[in-house]
Amino acid sequence: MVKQNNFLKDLRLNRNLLGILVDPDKLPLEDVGLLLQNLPENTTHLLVGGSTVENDKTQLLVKAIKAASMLPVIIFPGDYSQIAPQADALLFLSLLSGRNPEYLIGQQIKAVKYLQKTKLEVIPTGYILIDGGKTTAVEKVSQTKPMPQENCKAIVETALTAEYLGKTLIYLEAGSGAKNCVNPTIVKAVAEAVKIPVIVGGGIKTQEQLAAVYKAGGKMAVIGTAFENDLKTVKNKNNENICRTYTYSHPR
Ligand SMILES: CC(C)=CCC/C(C)=C/CC/C(C)=C/CC/C(C)=C/COC[C@H](O)COP(=O)(O)O
Ligand SMILES: O=P(O)(O)OP(=O)(O)O
Ligand SMILES: [Mg+2]
Repeated sequence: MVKQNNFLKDLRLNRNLLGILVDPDKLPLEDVGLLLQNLPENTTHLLVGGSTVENDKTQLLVKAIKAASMLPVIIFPGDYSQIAPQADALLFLSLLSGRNPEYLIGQQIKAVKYLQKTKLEVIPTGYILIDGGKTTAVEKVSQTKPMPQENCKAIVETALTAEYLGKTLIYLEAGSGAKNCVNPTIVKAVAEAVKIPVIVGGGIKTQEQLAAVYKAGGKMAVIGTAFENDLKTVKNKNNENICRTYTYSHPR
Protein backbone atom coordinates (compact mmCIF):
# COMPACT_ATOMS: atom_id res chain seq x y z
CA MET A 1 0.00 0.00 0.00
CA VAL A 2 1.31 3.45 -0.92
CA LYS A 3 1.94 5.61 2.11
CA GLN A 4 0.72 9.21 2.09
CA ASN A 5 3.54 11.73 2.33
CA ASN A 6 1.71 14.24 4.46
CA PHE A 7 4.42 15.59 6.73
CA LEU A 8 6.89 16.08 3.94
CA LYS A 9 4.13 17.70 1.89
CA ASP A 10 3.38 20.04 4.83
CA LEU A 11 7.04 21.01 4.95
CA ARG A 12 7.31 21.54 1.21
CA LEU A 13 4.15 23.59 0.90
CA ASN A 14 4.14 25.62 4.11
CA ARG A 15 6.31 28.04 6.02
CA ASN A 16 6.53 29.01 9.67
CA LEU A 17 5.70 25.57 11.02
CA LEU A 18 6.17 25.11 14.77
CA GLY A 19 6.94 21.71 16.23
CA ILE A 20 6.71 21.28 19.98
CA LEU A 21 8.99 18.46 21.15
CA VAL A 22 7.66 16.27 23.93
CA ASP A 23 10.11 14.00 25.73
CA PRO A 24 8.32 10.83 26.96
CA ASP A 25 10.72 10.58 29.91
CA LYS A 26 9.76 14.04 31.10
CA LEU A 27 6.01 14.23 30.56
CA PRO A 28 3.91 11.98 32.82
CA LEU A 29 0.97 10.47 30.94
CA GLU A 30 -1.50 12.20 33.28
CA ASP A 31 -0.16 15.55 32.06
CA VAL A 32 -1.09 15.05 28.40
CA GLY A 33 -4.19 17.22 28.92
CA LEU A 34 -2.09 19.95 30.50
CA LEU A 35 0.33 19.74 27.58
CA LEU A 36 -2.41 20.07 24.98
CA GLN A 37 -4.14 22.93 26.81
CA ASN A 38 -0.94 24.95 27.06
CA LEU A 39 0.52 24.52 23.60
CA PRO A 40 1.49 27.75 21.86
CA GLU A 41 -1.38 28.75 19.59
CA ASN A 42 0.80 28.53 16.50
CA THR A 43 1.81 24.90 17.15
CA THR A 44 1.41 22.91 13.93
CA HIS A 45 3.00 19.56 14.88
CA LEU A 46 3.97 17.57 17.95
CA LEU A 47 7.33 15.85 17.86
CA VAL A 48 7.85 13.02 20.33
CA GLY A 49 11.24 11.62 21.32
CA GLY A 50 14.40 12.02 23.31
CA SER A 51 18.07 11.11 23.21
CA THR A 52 17.26 8.37 25.71
CA VAL A 53 13.77 7.13 26.57
CA GLU A 54 12.68 4.23 28.79
CA ASN A 55 11.09 1.30 26.96
CA ASP A 56 7.43 1.65 25.91
CA LYS A 57 7.07 5.24 27.14
CA THR A 58 7.07 6.69 23.63
CA GLN A 59 4.35 4.34 22.42
CA LEU A 60 2.16 5.05 25.47
CA LEU A 61 2.60 8.79 25.14
CA VAL A 62 1.82 8.81 21.42
CA LYS A 63 -1.31 6.75 22.04
CA ALA A 64 -2.48 9.19 24.73
CA ILE A 65 -1.80 12.23 22.53
CA LYS A 66 -3.56 10.70 19.53
CA ALA A 67 -6.62 9.95 21.66
CA ALA A 68 -6.89 13.60 22.67
CA SER A 69 -5.58 15.69 19.78
CA MET A 70 -5.81 16.08 16.01
CA LEU A 71 -2.28 17.48 15.71
CA PRO A 72 0.08 15.40 13.59
CA VAL A 73 2.58 13.47 15.72
CA ILE A 74 6.08 12.98 14.38
CA ILE A 75 8.54 10.60 16.06
CA PHE A 76 11.97 12.21 16.54
CA PRO A 77 13.89 9.21 17.82
CA GLY A 78 17.14 8.92 19.75
CA ASP A 79 17.05 5.20 18.91
CA TYR A 80 14.94 2.52 17.22
CA SER A 81 13.10 1.58 20.43
CA GLN A 82 11.12 4.82 20.10
CA ILE A 83 9.24 3.76 16.96
CA ALA A 84 5.54 4.17 17.73
CA PRO A 85 3.11 2.84 15.10
CA GLN A 86 0.31 5.17 16.26
CA ALA A 87 2.26 8.27 15.16
CA ASP A 88 1.89 9.86 11.74
CA ALA A 89 5.52 10.04 10.67
CA LEU A 90 9.05 9.20 11.73
CA LEU A 91 12.21 11.18 11.17
CA PHE A 92 14.53 8.45 9.90
CA LEU A 93 17.62 10.21 11.17
CA SER A 94 21.21 9.70 10.08
CA LEU A 95 23.65 11.68 12.18
CA LEU A 96 25.78 12.99 9.33
CA SER A 97 27.82 15.45 11.39
CA GLY A 98 29.41 12.49 13.17
CA ARG A 99 31.24 9.37 12.10
CA ASN A 100 29.73 6.86 14.50
CA PRO A 101 28.50 3.95 12.34
CA GLU A 102 25.81 3.09 14.89
CA TYR A 103 24.10 6.47 14.24
CA LEU A 104 24.88 6.53 10.52
CA ILE A 105 23.51 3.07 9.65
CA GLY A 106 23.31 0.75 12.70
CA GLN A 107 20.14 2.16 14.28
CA GLN A 108 18.50 2.41 10.87
CA ILE A 109 19.00 -1.30 10.15
CA LYS A 110 17.70 -2.20 13.62
CA ALA A 111 14.59 -0.11 12.90
CA VAL A 112 13.57 -1.88 9.70
CA LYS A 113 11.77 -4.90 11.14
CA TYR A 114 9.57 -2.60 13.24
CA LEU A 115 8.92 -0.16 10.42
CA GLN A 116 7.80 -2.93 8.07
CA LYS A 117 4.87 -3.52 10.42
CA THR A 118 3.72 0.12 10.47
CA LYS A 119 2.11 2.62 8.14
CA LEU A 120 4.34 5.42 9.38
CA GLU A 121 5.51 7.99 6.88
CA VAL A 122 9.26 7.42 7.02
CA ILE A 123 11.30 10.53 6.24
CA PRO A 124 15.00 10.07 5.41
CA THR A 125 16.56 12.92 7.37
CA GLY A 126 20.10 14.31 7.35
CA TYR A 127 20.63 15.17 11.02
CA ILE A 128 23.42 17.67 11.63
CA LEU A 129 24.59 18.44 15.16
CA ILE A 130 26.03 21.94 15.51
CA ASP A 131 27.85 23.33 18.55
CA GLY A 132 25.34 25.11 20.79
CA GLY A 133 27.81 26.19 23.47
CA LYS A 134 27.34 23.26 25.84
CA THR A 135 27.63 19.50 25.81
CA THR A 136 24.21 18.11 24.93
CA ALA A 137 22.52 14.73 25.31
CA VAL A 138 22.81 14.03 21.58
CA GLU A 139 26.59 14.49 21.76
CA LYS A 140 26.87 12.22 24.82
CA VAL A 141 24.59 9.49 23.54
CA SER A 142 26.00 9.40 20.01
CA GLN A 143 29.59 9.91 21.14
CA THR A 144 30.14 12.34 18.30
CA LYS A 145 31.31 15.94 18.27
CA PRO A 146 29.10 18.76 16.99
CA MET A 147 30.24 20.82 14.01
CA PRO A 148 31.57 24.29 14.96
CA GLN A 149 29.23 27.18 14.06
CA GLU A 150 32.25 28.98 12.59
CA ASN A 151 32.56 26.34 9.88
CA CYS A 152 29.49 27.23 7.85
CA LYS A 153 31.06 25.86 4.65
CA ALA A 154 31.47 22.38 6.16
CA ILE A 155 27.89 22.44 7.45
CA VAL A 156 26.56 23.41 4.01
CA GLU A 157 28.64 20.66 2.40
CA THR A 158 27.24 18.14 4.89
CA ALA A 159 23.69 19.25 4.08
CA LEU A 160 24.39 18.97 0.34
CA THR A 161 25.83 15.50 0.93
CA ALA A 162 22.57 14.57 2.65
CA GLU A 163 20.64 15.76 -0.39
CA TYR A 164 22.88 13.84 -2.80
CA LEU A 165 22.42 10.75 -0.61
CA GLY A 166 18.67 11.06 -1.15
CA LYS A 167 17.61 12.50 2.19
CA THR A 168 14.38 14.44 1.85
CA LEU A 169 14.83 16.62 4.93
CA ILE A 170 17.61 18.37 6.85
CA TYR A 171 17.47 18.88 10.63
CA LEU A 172 19.96 21.46 11.93
CA GLU A 173 20.36 20.67 15.64
CA ALA A 174 22.11 22.73 18.33
CA GLY A 175 21.08 20.15 20.96
CA SER A 176 18.49 20.16 23.69
CA GLY A 177 18.78 23.23 25.92
CA ALA A 178 21.59 24.69 23.81
CA LYS A 179 23.03 27.99 25.03
CA ASN A 180 23.25 29.28 21.46
CA CYS A 181 20.79 28.18 18.82
CA VAL A 182 21.90 27.58 15.24
CA ASN A 183 23.02 30.92 13.84
CA PRO A 184 20.55 32.25 11.23
CA THR A 185 23.43 32.77 8.79
CA ILE A 186 23.97 29.00 8.84
CA VAL A 187 20.25 28.31 8.42
CA LYS A 188 20.16 30.71 5.46
CA ALA A 189 23.28 29.25 3.82
CA VAL A 190 21.92 25.70 4.13
CA ALA A 191 18.37 26.61 3.05
CA GLU A 192 19.72 28.37 -0.03
CA ALA A 193 22.07 25.51 -0.92
CA VAL A 194 19.60 22.60 -0.76
CA LYS A 195 16.22 22.07 -2.39
CA ILE A 196 14.84 19.96 0.47
CA PRO A 197 13.14 21.52 3.53
CA VAL A 198 15.19 22.51 6.58
CA ILE A 199 14.09 22.08 10.21
CA VAL A 200 15.93 23.92 13.00
CA GLY A 201 16.01 23.05 16.71
CA GLY A 202 17.99 23.46 19.90
CA GLY A 203 17.97 26.36 22.33
CA ILE A 204 15.13 28.37 20.77
CA LYS A 205 13.59 30.45 23.57
CA THR A 206 12.33 33.74 22.21
CA GLN A 207 10.02 35.13 19.56
CA GLU A 208 13.03 36.79 17.94
CA GLN A 209 14.94 33.52 17.65
CA LEU A 210 11.86 31.83 16.22
CA ALA A 211 11.30 34.61 13.68
CA ALA A 212 14.98 34.46 12.71
CA VAL A 213 14.68 30.75 11.84
CA TYR A 214 11.75 31.44 9.50
CA LYS A 215 13.35 34.52 7.98
CA ALA A 216 16.50 32.52 7.23
CA GLY A 217 14.46 29.92 5.34
CA GLY A 218 13.86 27.27 8.01
CA LYS A 219 10.47 25.64 7.27
CA MET A 220 9.94 24.41 10.81
CA ALA A 221 11.35 25.40 14.19
CA VAL A 222 11.31 22.85 17.02
CA ILE A 223 11.02 23.88 20.65
CA GLY A 224 11.41 21.45 23.52
CA THR A 225 13.20 22.75 26.61
CA ALA A 226 11.62 26.23 26.71
CA PHE A 227 8.18 24.65 26.53
CA GLU A 228 9.07 22.03 29.18
CA ASN A 229 10.08 24.88 31.51
CA ASP A 230 6.92 26.75 30.70
CA LEU A 231 4.77 23.74 31.48
CA LYS A 232 6.57 23.22 34.80
CA THR A 233 5.73 26.80 35.73
CA VAL A 234 2.10 26.29 34.80
CA LYS A 235 1.98 23.11 36.87
CA ASN A 236 3.77 24.56 39.89
CA LYS A 237 1.54 27.59 40.03
CA ASN A 238 -1.61 25.52 39.64
CA ASN A 239 -2.57 27.57 36.61
CA GLU A 240 -2.40 30.83 38.53
CA ASN A 241 0.16 33.51 37.98
CA ILE A 242 1.49 31.98 34.80
CA CYS A 243 4.94 33.32 34.15
CA ARG A 244 5.99 32.28 30.66
CA THR A 245 9.69 31.66 30.21
CA TYR A 246 9.47 32.40 26.51
CA THR A 247 7.51 34.97 24.59
CA TYR A 248 6.60 33.36 21.31
CA SER A 249 3.13 32.20 22.29
CA HIS A 250 0.14 34.44 22.55
CA PRO A 251 -1.07 34.98 26.09
CA ARG A 252 -4.16 32.95 26.88
C1 LIG B 1 14.92 4.67 14.15
C2 LIG B 1 16.03 5.58 13.87
C3 LIG B 1 16.45 5.72 12.48
C4 LIG B 1 16.59 6.23 14.88
C5 LIG B 1 17.62 7.29 14.71
C6 LIG B 1 18.72 7.15 15.67
C7 LIG B 1 19.68 8.31 15.45
C8 LIG B 1 20.51 8.28 14.23
C9 LIG B 1 19.71 9.31 16.38
C10 LIG B 1 20.58 10.50 16.29
C11 LIG B 1 21.19 10.85 17.61
C12 LIG B 1 20.23 11.22 18.73
C13 LIG B 1 20.61 10.75 20.07
C14 LIG B 1 19.14 11.97 18.48
C15 LIG B 1 18.20 12.49 19.51
C16 LIG B 1 17.02 13.19 18.89
C17 LIG B 1 16.40 14.21 19.83
C18 LIG B 1 15.09 13.88 20.38
C19 LIG B 1 17.07 15.36 20.12
C20 LIG B 1 16.57 16.47 20.98
O1 LIG B 1 16.36 17.62 20.14
C21 LIG B 1 16.21 18.87 20.76
C22 LIG B 1 15.36 19.76 19.86
O2 LIG B 1 16.10 20.21 18.74
C23 LIG B 1 14.77 20.91 20.62
O3 LIG B 1 15.74 21.60 21.36
P1 LIG B 1 15.36 22.36 22.74
O4 LIG B 1 14.24 23.28 22.43
O5 LIG B 1 16.60 23.09 23.13
O6 LIG B 1 15.00 21.30 23.72
O1 LIG C 1 16.53 13.95 25.09
P1 LIG C 1 17.13 15.28 24.77
O2 LIG C 1 18.11 15.20 23.66
O3 LIG C 1 16.10 16.32 24.55
O4 LIG C 1 17.99 15.70 26.00
P2 LIG C 1 17.59 16.21 27.41
O5 LIG C 1 17.01 15.03 28.12
O6 LIG C 1 18.86 16.71 28.00
O7 LIG C 1 16.60 17.30 27.24
MG1 LIG D 1 15.22 17.75 25.75
